[in-house]
Amino acid sequence: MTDNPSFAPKTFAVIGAGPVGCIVSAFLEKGGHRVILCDVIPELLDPARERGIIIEGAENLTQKVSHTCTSVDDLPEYKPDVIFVTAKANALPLIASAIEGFYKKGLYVVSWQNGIDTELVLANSLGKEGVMRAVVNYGCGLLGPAHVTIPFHHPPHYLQELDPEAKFAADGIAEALTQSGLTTRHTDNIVAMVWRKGVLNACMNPVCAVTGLTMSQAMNDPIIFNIVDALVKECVKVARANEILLGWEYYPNAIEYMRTAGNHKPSMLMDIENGRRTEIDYINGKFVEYGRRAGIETPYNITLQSLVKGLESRL
Ligand SMILES: NC(=O)C1=CN([C@@H]2O[C@H](COP(=O)(O)OP(=O)(O)OC[C@H]3O[C@@H](n4cnc5c(N)ncnc54)[C@H](OP(=O)(O)O)[C@@H]3O)[C@@H](O)[C@H]2O)C=CC1
Ligand SMILES: CC(C)(CO)C(=O)C(=O)O
Repeated sequence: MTDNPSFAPKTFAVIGAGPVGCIVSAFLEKGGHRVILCDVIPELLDPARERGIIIEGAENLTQKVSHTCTSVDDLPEYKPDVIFVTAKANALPLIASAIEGFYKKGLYVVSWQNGIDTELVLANSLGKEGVMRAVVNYGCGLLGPAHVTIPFHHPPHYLQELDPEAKFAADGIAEALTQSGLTTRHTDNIVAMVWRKGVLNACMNPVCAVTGLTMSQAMNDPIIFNIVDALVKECVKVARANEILLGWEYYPNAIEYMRTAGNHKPSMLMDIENGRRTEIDYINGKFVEYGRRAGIETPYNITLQSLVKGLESRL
């Protein structure tokens, strides 16, 4: 006999039918769960339900999802056990307030996104009890609606609850993902992991968004590489000043990760190419904000943030 609660979620809602949400949806459904994929763009949803989500590259599978819907307000009728938020961070305040409309104890909401402090936006509306944060370790893009390319997949992914009382639920969600093929580990160190990924995003996403280069093109251009290198060093300084432990080998590992990512277009470049606003405030904007708090100057992050804002102002 054990008093430890366990959690075996069966029904998952996924908000955002971009490449990241399509991957989570396809794997979870293939793993025997019921998935409701939600997006404001209906054209992204029909093929996910009718033909199936196609994933090509480091992973290869085709999988239909059980249900789709075009509004977060429709989700309660499906009684999801868990909601994955896989939209851009800048969409979070609206999504959080929509979930707040039907949120109740026992529902878990996972920020399966990039960006620093995204989980706090959810917790601000929903409270800490049901909110979790993940770090996603794949790169992907859409070739067409529900048609995903995944040039690299470096599992495990990581997950942590904000409220220690909900650890059993985080374990259950990590287990559901893992047995579905998206190996995910529980961690007690999600903030440092979010920052580790955040530094990579702060270096690659705006540089590629501004230049139009893929990750490997940016890393192989000696002039652009100097900017990436200066950004990594500036972000590491901000992390240290805020007592975020990135780890001993962080710098060489970060450079290696970016060098070997291949011809991936970071999601921010895709946003600019598709005329959409970006997550810049949750990425470089956070290094500027945390730099200021700790008295660290962040000229590279400020410059990149301003350039991306300049691109957004043309929309
Ligand atoms: N692409 C990548 O390689 C990786 C991305 N990530 C992160 O994962 C997250 C998702 O990325 P990605 O899949 O590329 O994002 P996309 O922007 O391609 O997809 C998100 C989708 O969510 C939709 N959406 C926005 N608001 C809502 C809403 N209120 N209700 C329902 N749907 C909504 C968007 O519509 P609309 O466009 O109209 O806003 C869009 O179709 C981001 O944080 C990203 O940084 C993490 C790892 C890798
Ligand atoms: C580029 C990558 C894979 C890592 O920085 C990413 O997370 C994104 O495209 O947003």
